[in-house]
Amino acid sequence: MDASQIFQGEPDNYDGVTVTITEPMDASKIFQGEPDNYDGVTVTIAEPMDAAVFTEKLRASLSHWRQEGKKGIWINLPIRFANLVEAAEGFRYHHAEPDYLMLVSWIPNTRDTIPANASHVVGVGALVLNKNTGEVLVVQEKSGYFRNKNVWKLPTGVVNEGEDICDGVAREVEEETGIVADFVEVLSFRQSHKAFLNKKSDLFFLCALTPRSYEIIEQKSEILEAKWMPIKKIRRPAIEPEPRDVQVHGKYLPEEV
Ligand SMILES: NC(=O)c1ccc[n+]([C@@H]2O[C@H](COP(=O)([O-])OP(=O)(O)OC[C@H]3O[C@@H](n4cnc5c(N)ncnc54)[C@H](O)[C@@H]3O)[C@@H](O)[C@H]2O)c1
Repeated sequence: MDASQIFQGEPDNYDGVTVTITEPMDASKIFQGEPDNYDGVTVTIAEPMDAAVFTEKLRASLSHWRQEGKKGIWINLPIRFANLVEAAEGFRYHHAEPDYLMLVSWIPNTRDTIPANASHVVGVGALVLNKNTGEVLVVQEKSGYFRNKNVWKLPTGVVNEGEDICDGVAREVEEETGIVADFVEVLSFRQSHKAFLNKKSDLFFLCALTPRSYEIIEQKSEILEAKWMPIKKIRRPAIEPEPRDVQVHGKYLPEEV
């Protein structure tokens, strides 16, 4: 065995060995990570690596981090290094983004407190009311639950990452119908589960908006038709709200009769 590859220790009278670390660990043999506020470390893999070398360096790093009292160890793995997933012993997936996969391992013998990956998508619905004419902006969608059902509904959409709800709802209205509208207030919200990929929950915010323009230009890819509908024609919700839903949500889903 190459003596330089193992620690040299002092034997004692009880078949034990004491190793005294006298020099700083060779930094090239362990991963250098970014500390976080929860005694964790995030390592971002920037260079291609042989899987066996990766595993060996990770083992040495884990031993070092254990001695330092570190807890959550995160590995940010750009998609081009996905070959290293299997080599990351003891790690699990945390989440994936278009350009990287995040692996994580909780290394102490205490309860794992790593927060779950994002659990909800945030949806918005727009009640765009023209107070002068008493009309509401409604659409028919080309895809989704209401495809081919001849149902008129309020414009809806999903808020982008980092986008405020008030901006997202105005953007969706303009994208789908060409109508420029100003956000006024949130009328209600509701939470539903298993809404996306039969897994993620959905927080849906119904918002009131005031139109600034009135000429409709439909987004051809998603919207079959859009129009201004007299609010008096909105008789009943197309979908009855669930008992636990905030009732206003259902009240404003229009269906022309
Ligand atoms: N659409 C409705 O009738 C309706 C009714 C009530 C509430 N909502 C709420 O409105 C919010 C947004 O819903 P939405 O229906 O407008 O948006 P959505 O989530 O159905 O879709 C948003 C966009 O993503 C696309 N999309 C979604 N899933 C897809 C998939 N599997 N493959 C390809 N493209 C996909 C859609 O075509 C659309 O462009 C949610 O919170 C929802 O609960 C929607």
